[in-house]
Amino acid sequence: MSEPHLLKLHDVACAYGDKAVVKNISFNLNTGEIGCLLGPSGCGKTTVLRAIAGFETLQQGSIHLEGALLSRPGFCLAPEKRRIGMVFQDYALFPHLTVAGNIGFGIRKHPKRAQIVGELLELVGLAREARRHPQELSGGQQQRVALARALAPNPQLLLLDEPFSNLDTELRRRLAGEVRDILKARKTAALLVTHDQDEAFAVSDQIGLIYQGHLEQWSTPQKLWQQPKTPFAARFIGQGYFIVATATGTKQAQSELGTVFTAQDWQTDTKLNLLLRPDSLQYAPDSSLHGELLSKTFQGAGTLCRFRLAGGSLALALLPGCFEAAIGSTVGLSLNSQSLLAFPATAET
Ligand SMILES: Nc1ncnc2c1ncn2[C@@H]1O[C@H](COP(=O)(O)OP(=O)(O)OP(=O)(O)O)[C@@H](O)[C@H]1O
Repeated sequence: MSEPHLLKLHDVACAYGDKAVVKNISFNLNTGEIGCLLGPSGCGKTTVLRAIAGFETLQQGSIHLEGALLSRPGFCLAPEKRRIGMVFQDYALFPHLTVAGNIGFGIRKHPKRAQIVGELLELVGLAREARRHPQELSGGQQQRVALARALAPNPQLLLLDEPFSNLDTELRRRLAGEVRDILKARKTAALLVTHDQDEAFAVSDQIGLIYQGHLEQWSTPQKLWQQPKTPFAARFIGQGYFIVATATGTKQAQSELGTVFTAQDWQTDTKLNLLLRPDSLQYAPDSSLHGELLSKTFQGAGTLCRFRLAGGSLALALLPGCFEAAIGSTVGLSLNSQSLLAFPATAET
């Protein structure tokens, strides 16, 4: 028999006053899994997290943890009774307490407090900083204290709200990997909120993409990349651009890139939008397909170039090395992909 889900959201809706903010949010998280709510600013990610923590009430739907009801309209179990830990964006550490004091704060009466604090200090790599105060630590170290403090009461689920947003890019990347390792070592399930796709991909087993208060897709990072369900998901994940095309036969379409293959079958003459990602195009000096180079950004391992294609569409291409062509020059390009993802052309794309 399959294990029951740890966290289950069914048809959740929340509002501030009469302003509906999130609607029809349904997803499940399994024991030990790391989930992530990803989406642009203001889409409702934090509201969903706060509803799970018990800080927002539900207009509709239900939230269960290990089969027990936490929230439904008219019922909201108090946050402190939920066995859910929370790590805030600004860490919210107690400045007058040492690192060890902060970590042990939530388990003051626990008989094994010293042992648990010691284990967590080791786990987050701060054993030597145990007697220091938060203001004597770097941002990354403070974040690790906040994580250890949230883990100390052994919550069933940990919620992290933009946990790395106050850190510089390099540290974010490193800490995201470290946090994943720590959560996996403890087999603690977690749900984090971010608007940063790299962070979501680095940490998560499942990603929920939210747009304008709706859950567009809940799936693994791989599936979100390979099979985005909606045009928004396709564009948001991986810097996608669309070009128009018309289906001409089995998995074939005609576009300004010539005849292309599509991943799905379409009825002949269906108007399509084809997804081009930066890895869909490659430099091909002898190709009959051209693009005007509009801008370029050197990214170390490659150069991200923005082109206007012959038919007027825009596209990005990540070209290897330091791409030397001048802005405004015409560059030969060819398709890198065996087949392109396509969506029926609608107002939405
Ligand atoms: N306390 C509140 N009262 C009224 N409106 C609110 C309140 N909190 C958030 N909102 C509004 O609800 C919407 C969703 O906010 P929320 O904080 O959930 O989004 P978010 O996706 O987490 O955004 P960000 O990434 O910028 O933090 C926004 O339009 C926001 O202005």
